[in-house]
Amino acid sequence: MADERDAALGAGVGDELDGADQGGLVGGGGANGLDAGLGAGGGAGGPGGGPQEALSLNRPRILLMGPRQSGKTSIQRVLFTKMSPHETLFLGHTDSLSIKFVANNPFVQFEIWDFPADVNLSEGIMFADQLLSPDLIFGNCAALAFIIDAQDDPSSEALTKLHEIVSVARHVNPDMNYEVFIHKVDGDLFLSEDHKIEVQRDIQEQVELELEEVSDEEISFSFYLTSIYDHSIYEAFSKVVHKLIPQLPAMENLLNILIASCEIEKAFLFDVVSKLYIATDHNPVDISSYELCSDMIDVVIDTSCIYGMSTGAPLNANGAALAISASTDNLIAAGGDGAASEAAALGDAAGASAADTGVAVDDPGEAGAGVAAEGSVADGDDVDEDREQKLENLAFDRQSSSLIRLNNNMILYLKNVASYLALVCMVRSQNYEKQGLIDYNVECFRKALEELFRPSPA
Ligand SMILES: Nc1nc2c(ncn2[C@@H]2O[C@H](COP(=O)(O)OP(=O)(O)OP(=O)(O)O)[C@@H](O)[C@H]2O)c(=O)[nH]1
Repeated sequence: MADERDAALGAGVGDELDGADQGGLVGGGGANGLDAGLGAGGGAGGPGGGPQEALSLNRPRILLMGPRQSGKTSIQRVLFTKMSPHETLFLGHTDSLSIKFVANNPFVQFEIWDFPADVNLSEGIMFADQLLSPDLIFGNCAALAFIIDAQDDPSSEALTKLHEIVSVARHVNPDMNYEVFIHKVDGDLFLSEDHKIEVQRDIQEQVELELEEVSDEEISFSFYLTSIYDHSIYEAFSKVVHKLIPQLPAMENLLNILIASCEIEKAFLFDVVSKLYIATDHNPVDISSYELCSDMIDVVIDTSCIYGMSTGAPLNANGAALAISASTDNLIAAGGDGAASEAAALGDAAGASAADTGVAVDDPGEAGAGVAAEGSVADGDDVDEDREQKLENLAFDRQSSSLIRLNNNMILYLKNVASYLALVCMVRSQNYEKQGLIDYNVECFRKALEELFRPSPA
């Protein structure tokens, strides 16, 4: 089931454009002349993406750079194609620029550019028979994620590379954010948190020292400890994506108002497909709360994959299609008090198949309309019919909602608030007594969000 769900989700992310095997870039008429359309075989896939959309150099983009084997492609594949971390062991070397357009919903759309390790930036890089100069690469770039392999011996190669990149990029785009992922902090080498922090401090010092002379002005660096084997890569990448969303402060404000008016402990707005959170309230993000809320999406989608029906679904007694609202009420797992036990409890629930965990589905009669995936997947070389079919069957729509009661007096509340965007909250049971109030406020939140992203009239 998990595989099926993952395949479905993977198909929804967007198409991958590989400079090596795509048709030529056709010059386009972007606002500043930088737009380029894909000649053939491209297309922005994913929910919300239209068919045969152009590859636009005006879209926000995140560049993935770093030394060989540092984990660049693995990060892209795990986050945006739902590749399982273990499968990344079989990835080959990246020898040409590959671009993925991520368009899971209309609110968060960007490109991921995965560079080969040995790119010579001052000369530019070939993509689909066209030379992309540093101006084109960095010009509209929102963030550069530089990946350092923490399991590799501290990396003079990585530092030299970073130095080279920053020297070129500074001239083109002084406002760019540099995100350093201290990656692969997993396994026996990184059992203790203290060791991780020590490694981070070490690398941070080395980076600052290395780049002292590049610019007189301060360069903005953020450092993250990441691994594809846990949630850390999701959390880190979420923070990078936040920098691409101009409406972020307004969304945070809305979430702050929501949690204050409903006495909610923590609220996340998740992109359901990638499981990146695109906004949260002002309370600090505790990784175990994040894991719980993120795992809840898995539970809901797994349940939806089992019980959700698309067109042609069997009919219930009233003649309505059996639809999934995946209301997973009263899911109680073992554990004691506190966040750790919550994590353990839901970890079990999410790890096992949903059918094993006592997930109950709402009365289908109440669940509303049948399930249909919103948006469509554009044709692409790597998206076969089977995967498209699975995406259509992905049961997450306006009706999707779920409630999970934990045995430590906490409730997890999930509600779809826009196309492939879910609000996931943690609420104390005693504060959930006025359920109607929460539902009402969440509906207000949904409407405000809709307003926020409504294109302003010309
Ligand atoms: N332990 C561990 N291994 C990882 C992690 N991320 C990636 N790897 C492994 O690192 C190896 C290299 O990963 P790639 O994604 O191919 O690295 P790359 O930077 O794209 O490599 P090039 O294309 O050669 O530049 C693979 O064997 C991955 O399985 C991680 O978080 N932890």
